Amino acid sequence: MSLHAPGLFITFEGIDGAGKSTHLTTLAERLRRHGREVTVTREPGGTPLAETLRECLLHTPMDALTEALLMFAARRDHLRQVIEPALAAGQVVLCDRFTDATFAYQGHGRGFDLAVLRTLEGWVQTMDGGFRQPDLTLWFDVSPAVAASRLSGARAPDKFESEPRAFFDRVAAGYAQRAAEAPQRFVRIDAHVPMDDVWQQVEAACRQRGWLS
Ligand SMILES: Nc1ncnc2c1ncn2[C@@H]1O[C@H](COP(=O)(O)OP(=O)(O)OP(=O)(O)O)[C@@H](O)[C@H]1O
Ligand SMILES: Cc1cn([C@H]2C[C@H](O)[C@@H](COP(=O)(O)O)O2)c(=O)[nH]c1=O
Repeated sequence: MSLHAPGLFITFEGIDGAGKSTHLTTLAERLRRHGREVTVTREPGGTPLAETLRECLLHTPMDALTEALLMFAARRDHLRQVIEPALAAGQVVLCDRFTDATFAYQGHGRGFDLAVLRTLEGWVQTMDGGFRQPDLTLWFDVSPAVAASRLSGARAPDKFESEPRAFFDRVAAGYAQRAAEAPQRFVRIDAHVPMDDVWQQVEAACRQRGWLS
């Protein structure tokens, strides 16, 4: 069963450097101009507790199970403190990464058991009376080589960004698999093209759903 709320839950996914944050900011501006109240948030993070966990997750070595459990612990707090209240108030929630990232990074990137992740997903996203999933997931699909070239020199790489190219090949394949499993929720955005062309695709996905005119 899925949960219905008056708001909209839109997630942004893709490997590091795909262009998610850039277009999330643009979409937030456009939706606000369109009269919507928008909450912009991110994972791991979005609450004081989850931001504390983010610091550990991005900078402290740990095994894959610990990493997956901390990702989901941060997510549970984020859902309860931020996402659900905003959706209940009729807001649009734009979230930079959500559970698809755990399947892509911990599942495919690290090789952690996907069945365990599915169990954790079921526990963590079960809220009062239903199962919370995004209404739309914009998947910014870009090759690891292009993504790396966009990030190079931009900032000191964190634990994930320091992984080798083969890790990101697996993560990218993980996103493709998640998208194939939920075609009604995912929209693939070709993120290789110039920013304006990427934005056109994001805008089209929202227009098709009547969320922008
Ligand atoms: N389509 C594009 N063409 C060229 N450069 C781009 C494009 N989209 C984003 N960029 C640039 O690439 C860099 C990374 O973009 P951005 O921070 O939006 O990616 P991200 O997916 O949010 O990355 P991360 O997950 O690491 O935070 C930025 O410097 C941004 O200006
Ligand atoms: C939610 C989530 C995130 N990650 C990784 C992916 C990124 O490398 C970092 C977050 O950094 P960003 O600059 O905010 O994109 O965390 C992950 O491995 N698993 C997850 O569930």
